[in-house]
Amino acid sequence: MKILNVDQIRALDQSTILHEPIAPINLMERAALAFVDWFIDHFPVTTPTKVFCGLGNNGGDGLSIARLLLERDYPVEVQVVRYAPRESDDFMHNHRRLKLVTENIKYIEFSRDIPALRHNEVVIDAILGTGLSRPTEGIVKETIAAINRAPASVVSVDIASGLYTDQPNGPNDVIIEPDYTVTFQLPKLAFMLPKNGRYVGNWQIVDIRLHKRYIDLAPTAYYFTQPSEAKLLLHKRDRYANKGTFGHALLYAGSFGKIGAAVLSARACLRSGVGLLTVQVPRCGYLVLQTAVPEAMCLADDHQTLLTGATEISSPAPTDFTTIGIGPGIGKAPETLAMLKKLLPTLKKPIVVDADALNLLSENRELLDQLPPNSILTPHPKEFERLTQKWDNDYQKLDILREFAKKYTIVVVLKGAYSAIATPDGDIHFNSTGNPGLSTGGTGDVLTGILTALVAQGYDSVEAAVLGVFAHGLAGDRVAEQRGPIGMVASDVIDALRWD
Ligand SMILES: NC(=O)C1=CN([C@@H]2O[C@H](COP(=O)(O)OP(=O)(O)OC[C@H]3O[C@@H](n4cnc5c(N)ncnc54)[C@H](OP(=O)(O)O)[C@@H]3O)[C@@H](O)[C@H]2O)[C@@H](O)CC1
Ligand SMILES: Nc1ncnc2c1ncn2[C@@H]1O[C@H](COP(=O)(O)OP(=O)(O)O)[C@@H](O)[C@H]1O
Ligand SMILES: [K+]
Repeated sequence: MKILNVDQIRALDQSTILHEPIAPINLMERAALAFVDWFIDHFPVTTPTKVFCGLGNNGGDGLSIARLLLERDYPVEVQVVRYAPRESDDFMHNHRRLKLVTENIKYIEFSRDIPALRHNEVVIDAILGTGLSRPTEGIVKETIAAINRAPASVVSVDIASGLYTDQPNGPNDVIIEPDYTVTFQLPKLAFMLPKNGRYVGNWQIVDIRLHKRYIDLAPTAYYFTQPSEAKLLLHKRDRYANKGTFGHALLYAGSFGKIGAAVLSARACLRSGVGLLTVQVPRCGYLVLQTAVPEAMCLADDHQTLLTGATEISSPAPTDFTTIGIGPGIGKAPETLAMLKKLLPTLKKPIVVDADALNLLSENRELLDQLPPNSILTPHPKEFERLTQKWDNDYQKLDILREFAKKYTIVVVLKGAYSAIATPDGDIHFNSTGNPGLSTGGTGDVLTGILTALVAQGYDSVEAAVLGVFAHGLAGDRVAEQRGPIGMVASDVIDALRWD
């Protein structure tokens, strides 16, 4: 699913009006109805509801929502924040229609007009939408601050009032902190960014049938992975396949005290459909790995506690494997750096690089040029900062991410809520699955195993990253559903993986 910018959203609105065709006021009514359908599913008809409206089209939506809820017998009170002398045409139209239904419309011009809010009430926030053009101030700012202080639940219409759709807010901006955002048709870029979490709440999309062809043709660099899109990426298995069909992966993982990382990524790799798996671990990990993961072959490194790449027994050269995953638990010993330095120039096919292998790259940035094209790097934000630079805000972080992926012709999975996957072409795919239960040691190692397995099976690197990150998050969601997010451990995520 595409993520469009504010100008495109506005043009999409116009394109729908022109091509359907539909009168703007009827499109607003459709949006309000979609919101109301959602609202009815979430709040009973007895819920005291205060609708706060601005004077633009977001406010117009609010007025229409208020009328539709009144018609459905919700106890609704309308508060219009009168911050400017002019209202939008559709606001005025809906204002007239609302006045036919209720007398109960109040106007907020001064602080004393802001109503008290109780904990059993629900606030519908329709003050400002995607038309936000400057920080909130005056009575708008005061009203927003009062709503944020109140114990009432808050549902924002389209986007929280005061939050920019696709540009950074200032540190002192006053923005609604909703429990829910019900947004129209498409996700907004602002929802993907960690710093905006409290200004988004639990967000949901409602379909208002905007012009599909416009969306299909609109250029964008931002995507949000839908379940149907992930499913389309999945390769079908040939009835006559054999294990050679699905690649032979080599994992370099583990060091003394971190053999668990090797076990987790190996198990995840096997559970993600790799044909054959060899894991190279320091000698101290040999018995552990052979016992914990009998399906994998194990190469014991010559070194007792860390990886050097050298093995006593003869084995295929690293270049003979379909792909390599490197990093989980390997540490940053000089011998391991030497291994990486020797290994990288020999490789031609994409590999998967994680954890301490990334930290070694950060400390030896000249090695980045040696990464095989289309390799996948999976940093969490701290690792990414070490690889690149500090950023002032999440939008700048996305720019740095995009430039980094383009510069080195690699795929970068910046992990976290809504993991951002940057492609060598400059696109960014945000993942839609996962939950805070995944914030537990070892889930990143699991992801490395998954991605290594997909690359070994012949998935293109971008598809491997989009599908693998989606499946990893979905497995986490299954675990959270069954046992709650708090007790989740990385092994649960492996057990919950499904590829259908
Ligand atoms: N697109 C779609 O598909 C559909 C969109 N729909 C709805 O339309 C909404 C967008 O409506 P919108 O463009 O009228 O913008 P909105 O945010 O209501 O207000 C803009 C007004 O506020 C002003 N203003 C700006 N910043 C301000 C500030 N800080 N403090 C005070 N004022 C400020 C601004 O002033 P100006 O910048 O012009 O000076 C302008 O007058 C969208 O979110 C959705 O709810 C649906 O109905 C149908 C389908
Ligand atoms: N709040 C969250 N929502 C969704 N996914 C999350 C969240 N927190 C963490 N994750 C996921 O969990 C994984 C954590 O990886 P990482 O930080 O490398 O952990 P570790 O190194 O301990 O294995 C990543 O895939 C990340 O996207
Ligand atoms: K709003």
